[in-house]
Amino acid sequence: MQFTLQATDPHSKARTGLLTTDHGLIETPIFMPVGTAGTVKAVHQRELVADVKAEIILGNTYHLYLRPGLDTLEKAGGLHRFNGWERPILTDSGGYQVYSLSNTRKIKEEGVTFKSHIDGSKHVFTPESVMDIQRIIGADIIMAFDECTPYPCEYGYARASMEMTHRWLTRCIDRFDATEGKYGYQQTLFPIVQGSTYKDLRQQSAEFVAEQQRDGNAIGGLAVGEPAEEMYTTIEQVNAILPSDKPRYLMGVGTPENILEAIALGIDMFDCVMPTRNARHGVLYTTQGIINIKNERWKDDFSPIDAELGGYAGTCYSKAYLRHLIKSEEILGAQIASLQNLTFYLWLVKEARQEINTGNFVKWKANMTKKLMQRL
Ligand SMILES: Nc1nc2c(CCc3ccccc3)c3nc[nH]c3cc2c(=O)[nH]1
Repeated sequence: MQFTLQATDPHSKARTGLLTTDHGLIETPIFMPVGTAGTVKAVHQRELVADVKAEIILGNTYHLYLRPGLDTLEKAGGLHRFNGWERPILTDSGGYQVYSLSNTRKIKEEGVTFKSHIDGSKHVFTPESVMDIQRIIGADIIMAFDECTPYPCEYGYARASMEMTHRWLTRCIDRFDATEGKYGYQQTLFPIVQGSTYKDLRQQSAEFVAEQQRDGNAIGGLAVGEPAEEMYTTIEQVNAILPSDKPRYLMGVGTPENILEAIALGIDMFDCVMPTRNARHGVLYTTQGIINIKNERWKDDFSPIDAELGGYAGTCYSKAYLRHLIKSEEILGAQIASLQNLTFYLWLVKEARQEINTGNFVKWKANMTKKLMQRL
């Protein structure tokens, strides 16, 4: 995998770049729609390409391992063949999902034992096993097996957790570098910086991760309930240590405002469940601001959802009709709202790329943030 820097903003740490994988190009900064169980919920692949103009989507090792399972995925020739997404895919390693989904998990040096949230069956994830699992899934970018340190937590716990994540990273690298891709194309492994919100631990973790000299690096342990200011301070500190010629992936972030702020701090890759999760509850991100479509005020508003954004989602139906669909819990409501939010998020990062390339990003960010975060 190759990362080429294009423009760097003279007034901030923002930069644009090109990430090349065996499944195609990714322009950065980029937003990566989350496709947990091998599908971006309520959105067709065709729409992801044609309307959202998504360049890379995410999958989840935890979910895919439990369902449809490795046997089916391997017989299909990997996730790209199984779900028909021929562009790049990134999978998370499963640690975070075990932490957030399975309430019966035990963390030991060897790995994490847990019970499936689907049928209660017992399983074990180790650094080695999740490397083997991600080899079978076949994502172009795979994540190291880490512990996403809960927030808040004591210094002692944060340090022990970080140190175990570092030992697990070494085991991941040994296993990954000792095995091959199964389907004839290259995969790459990104390590993840932890250390909670402790300055000295974040410094140690960023240095340890940078030393591994991998194709890209991720910042974990954020978007777990910490105040935005703490997130920004941590990003600034870690990005000063991570190599500038490799992509930086901020896991789980965030609102449009968080994303623009993190781009200014030098982040290149983002993922977040908010666009699709909020869509299903009727919270729409539009070029005019945030709309809660269930609100009475849209009952007889027959204007398009987002005329300025355009595209299918922005112009296909009226606000009144989408409000009706969401209130009636019609599947089409979730589909249209998800399409709108993802189209908006990809539009936002495309605009950011253009402003960085023209050196106008900081001014544009200030105006855009004010406009985007207003609730209509
Ligand atoms: N491995 C890992 N994942 C995280 C995610 C999931 C991102 C993800 C990747 C791919 C698919 C879905 C989700 C986080 N989401 C919010 N905060 C997060 C922190 C971490 C973290 O520290 N480590």
